[in-house]
Amino acid sequence: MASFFRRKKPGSAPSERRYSTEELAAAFPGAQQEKSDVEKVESDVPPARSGVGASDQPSAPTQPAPAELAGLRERRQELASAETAEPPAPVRTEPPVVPVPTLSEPAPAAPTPVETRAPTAPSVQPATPVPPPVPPVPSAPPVRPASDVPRPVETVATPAADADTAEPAHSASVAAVGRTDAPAKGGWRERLRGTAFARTFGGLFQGNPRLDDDLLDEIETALIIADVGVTATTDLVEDLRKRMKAREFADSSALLKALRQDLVDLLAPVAVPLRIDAAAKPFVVLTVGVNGVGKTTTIGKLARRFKGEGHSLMLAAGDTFRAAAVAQLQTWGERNGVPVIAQGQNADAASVAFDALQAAKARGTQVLIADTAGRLHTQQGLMAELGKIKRVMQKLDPAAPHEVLMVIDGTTGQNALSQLRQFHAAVQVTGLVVTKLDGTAKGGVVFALAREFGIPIRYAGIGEKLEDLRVFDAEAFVDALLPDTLGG
Ligand SMILES: Nc1nc2c(ncn2[C@@H]2O[C@H](COP(=O)(O)OP(=O)(O)OP(=O)(O)O)[C@@H](O)[C@H]2O)c(=O)[nH]1
Repeated sequence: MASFFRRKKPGSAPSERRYSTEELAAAFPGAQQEKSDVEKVESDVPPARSGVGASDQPSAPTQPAPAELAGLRERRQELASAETAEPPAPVRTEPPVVPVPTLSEPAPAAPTPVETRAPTAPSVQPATPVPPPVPPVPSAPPVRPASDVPRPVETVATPAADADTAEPAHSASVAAVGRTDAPAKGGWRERLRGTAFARTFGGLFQGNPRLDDDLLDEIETALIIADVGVTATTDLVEDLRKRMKAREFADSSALLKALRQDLVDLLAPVAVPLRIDAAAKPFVVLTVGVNGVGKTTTIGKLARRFKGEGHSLMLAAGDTFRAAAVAQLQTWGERNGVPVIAQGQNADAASVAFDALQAAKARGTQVLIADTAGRLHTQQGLMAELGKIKRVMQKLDPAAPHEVLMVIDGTTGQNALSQLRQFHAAVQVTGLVVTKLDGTAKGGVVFALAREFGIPIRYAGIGEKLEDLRVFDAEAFVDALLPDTLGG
């Protein structure tokens, strides 16, 4: 519309005639809109400046009257307000104020589009609000059923798998055991190479010595030093002498082979492995022995072995004299998922054994291994206590304990014989474990024990680690003691 004013009117002199607003209004009545355009044109013109030079501006003759201007301004304001006014408020697309309830959360007070979107949580979310994480409560030891235990047991090692749940957890337990199930480092020979027996015989037969009485004398000395015992040694050497005189041996090597066979023959009758009687539930193993021979360590080794064989297991911390023994057993049990029944230090060992047997029976445990405090075979009172433990167990199972396993330190020497004699008199030992046959152990006592008692030697301890317990093998043992030339 502004172009209208720039358009030349036909026949009119250019720029000579200026029209007043009134004239224009008369010429174009009702052209209110055009008035606004006029105003726009006016606004395009810089306003008259006050001050220097302002008076130089000629007053525009075409200026509308004040009243007119007021009307125009009014109209302009209307139009301006119409232009700048926000468009009509659209229909609100905001979500309704009423929040959409979610399954897991309370309705939000001030929903936002995000909050009011359809819940993205899985539809299986619990209908009840999820409580905030609760700090873990120290877990109480598993409560054994009242029927299980006749009286409160002070401490029960928290097993990774209770006997009641042993089967589902068994694979994990076995897996845990399996970590220590790495092949034993070295065989018998490697472990026993350092024994006095092995070293002596190794030196004796180096360089193919002459076959004569001197050699037999040296063999006799070596056997006695190795703690084979005088009687057993004499028997062995005199037999060899007779055969040598009978020219049975072509050379010293043949005599060595004959000695090897005699030693194996001596041990073979006692190399009887322990068999778990599946009908006995539980099969009770009572471990006995003097102080420090390795009973508790052996129990850990045995437990590992039995678990590996798939037996469910329970331990009774019957060494109530040495506090560390209880903790030692409990730690082992916790690590390997084996329940340990304990009553703490100075508790009655017979009571612990009774509790454990009752619990094992109730749970259908296959093997129960009971520890006892080490005691000198000369301490009559303590030896009598072993008998009491046995009798108390027999109240629950007349056949218990099914194995009285005496642990003997292989370094003990001939004293082991009197130990076994006393323990056997007190609790009728049915099996032996000879420990510490590795390193500096003499080892020869095994022959003496075998010859004098004929009690099965179930296992040999050839190291401190859990895997260092071997089923006693007569040939492997003898071959580990004798020189490599025998090819053992
Ligand atoms: N070298 C070697 N050490 C062993 C063997 N068996 C056990 N030991 C160690 O002998 C020490 C005594 O073992 P424990 O199991 O505590 O003996 P314990 O008979 O339970 O002792 P008490 O409770 O005092 O009667 C520990 O240092 C064991 O590591 C073995 O076969 N070889």
